Amino acid sequence: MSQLPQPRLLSCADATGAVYDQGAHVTDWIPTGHAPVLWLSPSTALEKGSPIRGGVPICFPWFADGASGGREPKHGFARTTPWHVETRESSDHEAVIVYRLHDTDIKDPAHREQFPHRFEAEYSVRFGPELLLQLNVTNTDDHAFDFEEALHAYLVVGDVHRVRVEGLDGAAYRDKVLDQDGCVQEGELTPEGEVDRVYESSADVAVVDPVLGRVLRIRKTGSQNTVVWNPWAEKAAALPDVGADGWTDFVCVEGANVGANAVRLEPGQTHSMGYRVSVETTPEDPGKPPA
Ligand SMILES: O=P(O)(O)OC[C@H]1O[C@H](O)[C@H](O)[C@@H](O)[C@@H]1O
Repeated sequence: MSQLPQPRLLSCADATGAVYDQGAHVTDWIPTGHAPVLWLSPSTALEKGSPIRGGVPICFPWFADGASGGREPKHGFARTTPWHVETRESSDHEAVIVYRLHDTDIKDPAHREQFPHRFEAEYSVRFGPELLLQLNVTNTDDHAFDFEEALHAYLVVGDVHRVRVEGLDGAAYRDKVLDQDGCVQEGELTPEGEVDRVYESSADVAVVDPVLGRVLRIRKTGSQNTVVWNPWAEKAAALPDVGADGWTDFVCVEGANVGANAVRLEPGQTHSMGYRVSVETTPEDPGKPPA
Protein backbone atom coordinates (compact mmCIF):
# COMPACT_ATOMS: atom_id res chain seq x y z
CA MET A 1 0.00 0.00 0.00
CA SER A 2 1.22 3.51 -0.66
CA GLN A 3 1.96 6.08 2.00
CA LEU A 4 -0.54 8.79 2.86
CA PRO A 5 0.39 12.33 1.87
CA GLN A 6 1.53 14.49 4.80
CA PRO A 7 -1.26 15.82 7.04
CA ARG A 8 -2.46 19.39 6.71
CA LEU A 9 -1.00 21.54 9.48
CA LEU A 10 -3.12 24.37 10.83
CA SER A 11 -2.20 27.00 13.38
CA CYS A 12 -3.33 30.18 15.05
CA ALA A 13 -2.17 32.03 18.17
CA ASP A 14 -4.19 29.68 20.39
CA ALA A 15 -3.46 26.24 18.94
CA THR A 16 -1.87 24.03 16.34
CA GLY A 17 -3.47 21.03 14.70
CA ALA A 18 -3.02 18.37 12.05
CA VAL A 19 -5.52 16.54 9.89
CA TYR A 20 -5.25 13.91 7.16
CA ASP A 21 -7.62 14.11 4.19
CA GLN A 22 -8.12 10.35 4.47
CA GLY A 23 -11.02 10.02 6.88
CA ALA A 24 -10.85 13.81 7.57
CA HIS A 25 -8.81 12.40 10.40
CA VAL A 26 -7.59 14.86 13.04
CA THR A 27 -4.35 13.52 14.51
CA ASP A 28 -3.07 16.44 16.58
CA TRP A 29 -4.38 19.36 18.62
CA ILE A 30 -2.11 21.33 20.92
CA PRO A 31 -3.75 24.30 22.61
CA THR A 32 -1.08 26.92 23.28
CA GLY A 33 0.53 26.46 26.70
CA HIS A 34 -0.59 22.82 27.04
CA ALA A 35 0.80 19.41 26.17
CA PRO A 36 -0.77 17.52 23.20
CA VAL A 37 -4.32 16.33 23.83
CA LEU A 38 -4.77 13.69 21.11
CA TRP A 39 -2.88 10.41 21.23
CA LEU A 40 -1.43 9.08 17.99
CA SER A 41 0.23 5.70 17.98
CA PRO A 42 3.91 5.92 17.00
CA SER A 43 3.43 2.58 15.23
CA THR A 44 0.26 3.35 13.28
CA ALA A 45 0.27 2.62 9.58
CA LEU A 46 -0.02 5.86 7.62
CA GLU A 47 -1.03 4.07 4.45
CA LYS A 48 -3.81 4.63 1.98
CA GLY A 49 -6.79 2.50 2.92
CA SER A 50 -5.56 1.63 6.46
CA PRO A 51 -7.27 3.07 9.53
CA ILE A 52 -5.06 5.46 11.51
CA ARG A 53 -4.65 4.43 15.18
CA GLY A 54 -5.17 7.53 17.26
CA GLY A 55 -6.43 11.08 16.82
CA VAL A 56 -10.14 11.21 16.06
CA PRO A 57 -11.32 8.54 13.63
CA ILE A 58 -14.79 9.20 12.20
CA CYS A 59 -16.95 6.08 12.39
CA PHE A 60 -19.71 6.35 9.76
CA PRO A 61 -22.18 5.13 8.50
CA TRP A 62 -21.95 2.32 11.01
CA PHE A 63 -20.14 1.68 14.27
CA ALA A 64 -18.14 -1.53 14.92
CA ASP A 65 -19.91 -4.09 12.70
CA GLY A 66 -23.22 -2.19 12.60
CA ALA A 67 -26.45 -2.20 14.59
CA SER A 68 -27.45 -5.61 13.26
CA GLY A 69 -23.91 -6.96 12.85
CA GLY A 70 -21.92 -8.35 9.92
CA ARG A 71 -20.92 -5.08 8.25
CA GLU A 72 -17.41 -4.42 6.96
CA PRO A 73 -15.10 -2.60 7.15
CA LYS A 74 -15.28 -2.17 10.91
CA HIS A 75 -16.55 1.31 11.91
CA GLY A 76 -17.72 2.07 8.35
CA PHE A 77 -15.98 3.28 5.24
CA ALA A 78 -15.64 6.99 6.13
CA ARG A 79 -12.42 6.62 8.13
CA THR A 80 -10.48 5.12 5.23
CA THR A 81 -11.95 7.23 2.41
CA PRO A 82 -10.34 10.52 1.33
CA TRP A 83 -12.60 13.49 2.08
CA HIS A 84 -12.61 16.76 0.09
CA VAL A 85 -11.42 20.02 1.60
CA GLU A 86 -14.23 22.53 1.25
CA THR A 87 -12.75 25.57 3.02
CA ARG A 88 -9.77 26.38 5.16
CA GLU A 89 -9.25 29.62 7.08
CA SER A 90 -7.40 31.01 10.06
CA SER A 91 -7.85 33.98 12.34
CA ASP A 92 -5.90 34.91 15.48
CA HIS A 93 -7.79 32.55 17.73
CA GLU A 94 -9.04 29.78 15.47
CA ALA A 95 -7.89 27.69 12.51
CA VAL A 96 -10.78 26.00 10.73
CA ILE A 97 -10.98 23.35 8.05
CA VAL A 98 -14.20 22.00 6.58
CA TYR A 99 -14.39 18.67 4.78
CA ARG A 100 -17.08 17.06 2.67
CA LEU A 101 -17.88 13.49 1.65
CA HIS A 102 -20.56 12.32 -0.80
CA ASP A 103 -21.90 8.87 -1.50
CA THR A 104 -20.23 9.11 -4.93
CA ASP A 105 -16.82 9.23 -3.18
CA ILE A 106 -17.36 5.64 -2.03
CA LYS A 107 -15.68 3.67 -4.80
CA ASP A 108 -15.77 0.13 -3.45
CA PRO A 109 -19.01 -1.50 -4.72
CA ALA A 110 -19.09 -3.76 -1.64
CA HIS A 111 -19.21 -0.68 0.58
CA ARG A 112 -21.86 1.05 -1.50
CA GLU A 113 -23.96 -2.08 -1.44
CA GLN A 114 -24.03 -1.99 2.36
CA PHE A 115 -25.17 1.63 2.39
CA PRO A 116 -27.07 2.19 -0.87
CA HIS A 117 -28.16 5.74 -0.08
CA ARG A 118 -27.30 9.19 -1.37
CA PHE A 119 -25.86 11.36 1.38
CA GLU A 120 -23.64 14.33 2.01
CA ALA A 121 -21.44 14.54 5.10
CA GLU A 122 -19.81 17.79 6.18
CA TYR A 123 -17.20 17.82 8.93
CA SER A 124 -15.84 21.00 10.40
CA VAL A 125 -12.75 21.07 12.58
CA ARG A 126 -11.97 24.16 14.64
CA PHE A 127 -8.56 24.31 16.30
CA GLY A 128 -8.45 26.99 19.00
CA PRO A 129 -8.35 27.07 22.80
CA GLU A 130 -11.02 24.38 22.37
CA LEU A 131 -11.15 21.65 19.77
CA LEU A 132 -14.57 21.75 18.18
CA LEU A 133 -15.66 19.01 15.80
CA GLN A 134 -19.01 18.90 14.06
CA LEU A 135 -20.31 16.19 11.76
CA ASN A 136 -23.42 17.05 9.73
CA VAL A 137 -25.04 14.31 7.67
CA THR A 138 -27.73 15.14 5.10
CA ASN A 139 -30.01 12.70 3.36
CA THR A 140 -29.85 13.70 -0.33
CA ASP A 141 -31.84 10.63 -1.40
CA ASP A 142 -35.57 10.16 -2.01
CA HIS A 143 -36.10 7.67 0.83
CA ALA A 144 -35.34 7.61 4.56
CA PHE A 145 -32.25 5.82 5.91
CA ASP A 146 -30.59 5.03 9.24
CA PHE A 147 -26.94 5.46 10.11
CA GLU A 148 -24.62 5.17 13.09
CA GLU A 149 -21.76 7.53 13.86
CA ALA A 150 -18.96 8.12 16.34
CA LEU A 151 -16.15 10.61 16.82
CA HIS A 152 -13.71 8.14 18.32
CA ALA A 153 -11.32 10.50 20.14
CA TYR A 154 -8.10 9.07 21.61
CA LEU A 155 -7.28 11.36 24.54
CA VAL A 156 -3.74 11.49 25.95
CA VAL A 157 -3.50 10.62 29.66
CA GLY A 158 -0.47 10.35 31.93
CA ASP A 159 -1.39 6.81 33.01
CA VAL A 160 -4.77 5.19 32.31
CA HIS A 161 -4.56 3.35 35.66
CA ARG A 162 -4.88 6.69 37.44
CA VAL A 163 -7.55 8.56 35.49
CA ARG A 164 -11.11 9.19 36.60
CA VAL A 165 -13.85 9.61 34.03
CA GLU A 166 -16.59 11.75 35.56
CA GLY A 167 -20.05 12.66 34.32
CA LEU A 168 -21.49 9.20 33.63
CA ASP A 169 -22.86 8.46 37.13
CA GLY A 170 -26.27 6.79 36.83
CA ALA A 171 -26.02 6.22 33.07
CA ALA A 172 -27.10 2.86 31.67
CA TYR A 173 -24.52 1.15 29.51
CA ARG A 174 -23.79 -1.91 27.45
CA ASP A 175 -20.57 -3.58 28.63
CA LYS A 176 -19.00 -5.01 25.48
CA VAL A 177 -16.25 -6.74 27.47
CA LEU A 178 -18.83 -8.72 29.48
CA ASP A 179 -21.28 -8.79 26.55
CA GLN A 180 -23.89 -7.46 28.96
CA ASP A 181 -26.69 -4.91 28.51
CA GLY A 182 -28.47 -2.95 31.23
CA CYS A 183 -25.44 -2.11 33.40
CA VAL A 184 -25.60 1.15 35.36
CA GLN A 185 -22.60 3.34 36.12
CA GLU A 186 -22.12 4.04 39.80
CA GLY A 187 -20.02 7.09 40.52
CA GLU A 188 -17.00 7.85 38.40
CA LEU A 189 -15.34 5.36 36.09
CA THR A 190 -11.86 4.38 37.23
CA PRO A 191 -10.45 1.96 34.66
CA GLU A 192 -8.99 -1.19 36.21
CA GLY A 193 -8.96 -3.46 33.19
CA GLU A 194 -10.23 -3.54 29.61
CA VAL A 195 -13.02 -0.98 29.17
CA ASP A 196 -15.43 -1.06 26.25
CA ARG A 197 -18.72 0.53 27.25
CA VAL A 198 -21.49 2.15 25.28
CA TYR A 199 -23.25 4.58 27.63
CA GLU A 200 -26.72 6.04 27.12
CA SER A 201 -25.68 9.58 27.85
CA SER A 202 -25.52 13.00 26.30
CA ALA A 203 -23.93 14.53 29.41
CA ASP A 204 -20.62 16.36 29.62
CA VAL A 205 -17.66 14.19 30.62
CA ALA A 206 -14.47 15.12 32.45
CA VAL A 207 -11.30 13.04 32.24
CA VAL A 208 -9.41 13.87 35.44
CA ASP A 209 -5.71 13.15 35.01
CA PRO A 210 -3.65 13.58 38.20
CA VAL A 211 -0.43 12.50 36.46
CA LEU A 212 -0.51 15.25 33.83
CA GLY A 213 -2.23 17.58 36.30
CA ARG A 214 -5.13 18.44 34.03
CA VAL A 215 -8.78 17.82 33.31
CA LEU A 216 -10.05 17.27 29.78
CA ARG A 217 -13.65 18.45 29.47
CA ILE A 218 -15.79 16.93 26.75
CA ARG A 219 -19.07 18.52 25.74
CA LYS A 220 -21.34 16.93 23.18
CA THR A 221 -24.36 17.97 21.15
CA GLY A 222 -26.67 15.72 19.13
CA SER A 223 -25.06 12.62 20.66
CA GLN A 224 -27.06 10.08 22.67
CA ASN A 225 -24.14 7.73 23.38
CA THR A 226 -20.73 8.09 24.96
CA VAL A 227 -18.34 5.22 24.31
CA VAL A 228 -15.37 4.69 26.61
CA TRP A 229 -12.62 2.36 25.40
CA ASN A 230 -9.20 1.17 26.46
CA PRO A 231 -7.96 -2.25 25.32
CA TRP A 232 -5.71 -2.86 28.38
CA ALA A 233 -2.57 -5.02 28.23
CA GLU A 234 -3.77 -8.31 26.75
CA LYS A 235 -5.95 -6.95 23.97
CA ALA A 236 -3.40 -4.22 23.18
CA ALA A 237 -0.77 -6.91 22.64
CA ALA A 238 -2.97 -8.23 19.82
CA LEU A 239 -3.15 -4.77 18.22
CA PRO A 240 0.28 -4.19 16.66
CA ASP A 241 -0.53 -0.56 15.90
CA VAL A 242 -1.10 0.26 19.58
CA GLY A 243 2.40 -0.77 20.68
CA ALA A 244 3.41 -2.71 23.79
CA ASP A 245 3.02 0.15 26.25
CA GLY A 246 0.92 2.56 24.20
CA TRP A 247 -2.38 1.56 25.80
CA THR A 248 -1.49 3.19 29.14
CA ASP A 249 -1.17 6.57 27.43
CA PHE A 250 -4.76 7.10 26.25
CA VAL A 251 -8.43 6.67 26.95
CA CYS A 252 -11.02 6.93 24.19
CA VAL A 253 -14.11 8.97 25.06
CA GLU A 254 -16.31 8.96 21.99
CA GLY A 255 -19.36 10.99 21.08
CA ALA A 256 -21.72 8.64 19.26
CA ASN A 257 -25.19 7.61 18.10
CA VAL A 258 -25.21 3.84 17.82
CA GLY A 259 -27.48 0.80 18.11
CA ALA A 260 -30.99 1.85 19.20
CA ASN A 261 -29.81 5.47 18.90
CA ALA A 262 -28.93 5.15 15.22
CA VAL A 263 -30.10 8.30 13.44
CA ARG A 264 -33.07 8.09 11.08
CA LEU A 265 -33.03 10.78 8.39
CA GLU A 266 -35.92 11.57 6.09
CA PRO A 267 -35.11 12.93 2.60
CA GLY A 268 -33.66 16.43 2.86
CA GLN A 269 -33.05 16.21 6.61
CA THR A 270 -29.70 16.94 8.26
CA HIS A 271 -28.42 15.64 11.57
CA SER A 272 -25.56 17.34 13.45
CA MET A 273 -23.32 15.88 16.11
CA GLY A 274 -20.82 18.08 17.93
CA TYR A 275 -17.85 17.12 20.10
CA ARG A 276 -15.85 19.73 21.96
CA VAL A 277 -12.75 19.33 24.14
CA SER A 278 -11.09 21.85 26.42
CA VAL A 279 -8.20 21.57 28.89
CA GLU A 280 -7.89 22.82 32.43
CA THR A 281 -4.74 22.51 34.45
CA THR A 282 -5.37 21.40 38.03
CA PRO A 283 -3.65 21.95 41.32
CA GLU A 284 -1.85 18.94 42.75
CA ASP A 285 -4.28 15.99 42.73
CA PRO A 286 -3.13 12.68 44.19
CA GLY A 287 -5.79 10.67 42.26
CA LYS A 288 -5.74 6.93 42.72
CA PRO A 289 -2.64 5.31 44.20
CA PRO A 290 -0.33 3.81 41.54
CA ALA A 291 -1.44 0.27 40.53
O1 LIG B 1 -9.60 -1.29 16.45
P1 LIG B 1 -10.68 -0.37 15.95
O2 LIG B 1 -11.40 -0.92 14.76
O3 LIG B 1 -10.17 1.00 15.69
O4 LIG B 1 -11.76 -0.26 17.12
C1 LIG B 1 -11.38 0.14 18.39
C2 LIG B 1 -12.57 0.10 19.36
O5 LIG B 1 -13.54 1.02 18.94
C3 LIG B 1 -14.69 1.20 19.79
O6 LIG B 1 -14.35 1.85 20.95
C4 LIG B 1 -15.38 -0.12 20.07
O7 LIG B 1 -16.36 0.01 21.08
C5 LIG B 1 -14.39 -1.18 20.46
O8 LIG B 1 -15.05 -2.43 20.54
C6 LIG B 1 -13.25 -1.24 19.44
O9 LIG B 1 -12.34 -2.26 19.81
